[in-house]
Amino acid sequence: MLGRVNHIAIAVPDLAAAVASYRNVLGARVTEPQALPEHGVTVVFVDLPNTKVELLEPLGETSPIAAFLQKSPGGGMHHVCYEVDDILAARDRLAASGARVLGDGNPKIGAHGKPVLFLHPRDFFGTLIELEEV
Ligand SMILES: CC[C@H](C(=O)O)C(=O)SCCNC(=O)CCNC(=O)[C@H](O)C(C)(C)COP(=O)(O)OP(=O)(O)OC[C@H]1O[C@@H](n2cnc3c(N)ncnc32)[C@H](O)[C@@H]1OP(=O)(O)O
Ligand SMILES: [Co+2]
Repeated sequence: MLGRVNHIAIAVPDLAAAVASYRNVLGARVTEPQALPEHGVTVVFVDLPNTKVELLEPLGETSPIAAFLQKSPGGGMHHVCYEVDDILAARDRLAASGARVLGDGNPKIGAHGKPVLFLHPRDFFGTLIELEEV
């Protein structure tokens, strides 16, 4: 069911500082910030030869990463995003196996304009999983 790792996400308290660090210290190519109010985050992507790193900053009062940053104020690894061919088939298979699909269970459109879903970290060894249909 799982395809490639689409991205690894890191929650950060200050996106501009994180971008400067990835660009100037690590020498990476970083996209322009993209506000995603529906998801409560502003994101940039660090383009790497084999995958991407997504840097996430909270946006708005109900950001899903606010509680995460309260626990880890300096930032930290937030989720891994795997590609799937058919997100509805993946969702139904996961739900049948007892995994908790977050939200109302319906895919939302993510940062790449593709449908995404999230799976509860307690069901996957303490790691929040995002699925993206490609
Ligand atoms: C889609 C746009 C963009 C893209 O790539 O296209 C993005 O990736 S946006 C990313 C931000 N969106 C989300 O994270 C949506 C899914 N997240 C959620 O629904 C919540 O954040 C949730 C359910 C993971 C946690 O929310 P809750 O209010 O329940 O927070 P708690 O602090 O009570 O957490 C419960 C439990 O889970 C542990 N936890 C929370 N977040 C993470 C995490 N990122 N990785 C690992 N574990 C996490 C938390 O520590 C609690 O564990 P416990 O054992 O109870 O202490
Ligand atoms: Co993501």
